Amino acid sequence: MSNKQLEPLHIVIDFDSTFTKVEGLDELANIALQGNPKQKEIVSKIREITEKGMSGSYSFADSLRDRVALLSANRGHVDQLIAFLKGKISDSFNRNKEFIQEHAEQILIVSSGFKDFIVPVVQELGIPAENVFANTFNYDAEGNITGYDHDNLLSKDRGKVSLLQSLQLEGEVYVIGDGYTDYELREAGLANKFFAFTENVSRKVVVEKADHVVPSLDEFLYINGLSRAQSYPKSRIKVLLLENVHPHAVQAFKKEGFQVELLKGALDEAELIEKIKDVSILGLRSKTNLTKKVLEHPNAARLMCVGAFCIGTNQIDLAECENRGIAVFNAPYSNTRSVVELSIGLMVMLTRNIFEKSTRMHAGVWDKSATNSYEIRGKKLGLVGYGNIGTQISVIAEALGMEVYFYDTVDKLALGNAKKCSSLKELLNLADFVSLHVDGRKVNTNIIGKQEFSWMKDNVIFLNLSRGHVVEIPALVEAIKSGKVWGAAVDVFPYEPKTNDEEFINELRGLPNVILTPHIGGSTEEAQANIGEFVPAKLLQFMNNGSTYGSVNFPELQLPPLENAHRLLHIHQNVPGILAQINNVFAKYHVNIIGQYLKTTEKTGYVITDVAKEYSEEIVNELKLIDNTIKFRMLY
Ligand SMILES: NC(=O)c1ccc[n+]([C@@H]2O[C@H](COP(=O)([O-])OP(=O)(O)OC[C@H]3O[C@@H](n4cnc5c(N)ncnc54)[C@H](O)[C@@H]3O)[C@@H](O)[C@H]2O)c1
Ligand SMILES: O=C(O)CC[C@@H](O)C(=O)O
Repeated sequence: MSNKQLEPLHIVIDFDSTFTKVEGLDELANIALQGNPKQKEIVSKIREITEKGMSGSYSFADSLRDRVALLSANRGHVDQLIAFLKGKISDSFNRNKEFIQEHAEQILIVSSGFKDFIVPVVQELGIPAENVFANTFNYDAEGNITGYDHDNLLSKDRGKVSLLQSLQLEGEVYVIGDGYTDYELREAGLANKFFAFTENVSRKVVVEKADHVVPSLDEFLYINGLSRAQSYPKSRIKVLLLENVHPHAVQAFKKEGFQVELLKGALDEAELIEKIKDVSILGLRSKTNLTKKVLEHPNAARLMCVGAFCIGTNQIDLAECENRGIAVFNAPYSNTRSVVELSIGLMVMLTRNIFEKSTRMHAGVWDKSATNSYEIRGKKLGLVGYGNIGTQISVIAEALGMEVYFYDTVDKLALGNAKKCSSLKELLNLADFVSLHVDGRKVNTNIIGKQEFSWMKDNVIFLNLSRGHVVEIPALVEAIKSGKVWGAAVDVFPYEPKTNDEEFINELRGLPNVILTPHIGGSTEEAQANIGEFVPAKLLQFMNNGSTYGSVNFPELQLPPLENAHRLLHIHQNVPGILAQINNVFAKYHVNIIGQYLKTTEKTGYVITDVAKEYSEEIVNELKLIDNTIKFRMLY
C-alpha cells in the first residue's frame, strides 16, 4: 500500500473521547471520589458539564473551572488515572500504533485536558511530550490539586484556536476530534479539514460541521491514502446481528472496528431482504430463515459469511450460500451441555408429575401421594440421534442408573454400556423414555408420526428438544390423549413465535403432564456467552485471514497468520484448471508466491495465495476475470 507523503501534513488530535475512549477529568473524579457518598452525584454533575462544553453549549473556560472545583483529587489519583487511561486508548489508535510511531513528529495532541495524565498515555504510542499541548494542574505541598494554570491558552474559551494561531504550523493541517472546540479550528481557518471522530461518541452538532465523519482512525488513514493496519477499514463493513445474540458478539465486532447493528427479534424473508442491504457479515439464530430468495436478491450481494449462533443450521440454505461463496459457521457444541441438563431434568419432572403437583399446590391443594410417581433409575432411555447431545445424555443418564439404548442413522460408537439398536422400531419398542436428538435436515421431517407412536410402549415418556418439524404434532396430541404417551416435554415446534411479543399457538397447549418450553434448551447464560465468543471468533478468522476451519458448507482451511505478505483469496466453481490459470497470472506479472493453499468440495474451490510483492490492480482484475470465479478478495 503506497503511503502518501506526509511531509507537509500536521495531524492535530484531540485526547478525551478521541485518543482515549473516555473523558479524563470525568474519570479522575470517579477515582478521587471513591468511597465518597456523593461520588455518583458529583461525577454525573461533572459529566453533564463536560458534555455541555463539548457540544458547544457552555463556555469552555467556565466548564473547566466548574469541573476542577468539583474534583478533590491529588497526585496519587492522577497516577491511578494514568494507569486506567492506558487501558482505554481507542481501539483504532492501538491498531494503528505503527503509523503513529512512524509519524509521531507530525502528530500534535491538542487538548483542553491536562498534560499531567495525557503525556504518559500518548507516549505509549510513541508521541513525544513536546507534541502535547494541554493544561497543567497546580498542586499544594501535600500533592493535592488546588487549581490549574490560568495563563495557559488552553484553559480559556477558544483556547485551541489561540494555541494553533501561536504555533503557526506550515503545510496542511488536519484535525481529528469529537468536540465542537476541535471543529472551531477549521472554522477559524487554521485547519484544512476537520474529521469528526465517532468511534467513542458521536455529537450531532459536531458531525454536521465535519468535512468527513470517521468512525475510526483506520477510516481517516484510508480516506487520506495513508498506511494503516486494515487494508479496507472495517468501519465500512456492516455486521447485522439478529435474535438478540449475546453482547460478547457485539463487542467482538466493535472492538475490531466493524459497523454493527443488533436486532432483538428474528426477521421474516421480506424484512431480511430489506435489512441485508450492504451487509457483509450476518449473525442469526434458529428463527431467521436465510433462504435462496434472500441470497439471490441484489441486496445480499455483499454477504461474505454467516454465523449461526446456535447448533442447528437447517434455517440456512447452505447449498445456495456455497454457490455464492458465502461461508457459514455455527457453534456445534457451545450449548450442548445446557440441552443435556434440561433433558435430564425434564425426565425427572415428568416421571414425578411435578408440574401438575406444583400448579395444584399454588391453588392450595396438598396432595401427598406416591401414586404414579417413579424414579428414572433402572428405566430404559431410548435416544434417537446419538450425536453431541445424544452421547452426553447417554453418559449422564447411565450415571443416574438408567439403561441407555440409541438409534442413529450413522454407525456410532456406543459410550459406556449404552446399546445400539439396529432400527428405530426396535428402539421405540423397548424404551420407557424416548428422547429425540436428531439434526434438523429436511429429510427428518415427521420422522415421528402415528406409526412411530404406535411402536412405542404404553405410558411412554416422550421428549423433543431437537427440531419442531421432526414430530408430527397431531400424532403426538393423539398419543397423549389416548394415554399412549404418559408425559411429554416439547421445547421446539414446527412454527415458533418470532419474538416474545407473539402468542404461542399450538395444539399441545392445555394437555395434561405436558411440559412446554419456548425453545430454551440451549438458552443458558453460559451457553449464550460461549456462543457469543465462539461464532464471532470463527467469522473474524475468516474475515481477517481467510480461515474456514469449522465451516459447515465450505472447503475447510486452517491458515497460518499473515506476516509481511499480501493474501489473495479466490473462491471458484470446482472445475479443472483454475489453479493453473491463477498461477499463470502470477507468473505473467513476475509475482513470487510465498505460500499457497487449496481446498475443494465437490462444488467449490478455495485457493489462498500469499505473495510478497506490492499488488497491482491489473493482477487483481485478471484474477477476478478467470472463468468460474465466484468471489475474490485481498488481505494485507
Ligand atoms: N432445544 C434447543 O435449544 C437445542 C439446542 C441445541 C441443539 N438443538 C438441536 O438438537 C439436535 C441435536 O444436536 P447435536 O448437537 O447433538 O447434533 P449432532 O449433529 O451432533 O447429532 C445429530 C445426530 O443425529 C443423527 N441423525 C440424524 N438423522 C437421524 C435420524 N433420522 N434417525 C436417527 N439418527 C439421526 C446424526 O447421525 C447425528 O449423529 C439438533 O437438531 C439441534 O439443532 C436444540
Ligand atoms: O438459540 C437458538 O435459537 C437455537 C438453539 C438450538 O436450537 C440450537 O440449534 O443450537
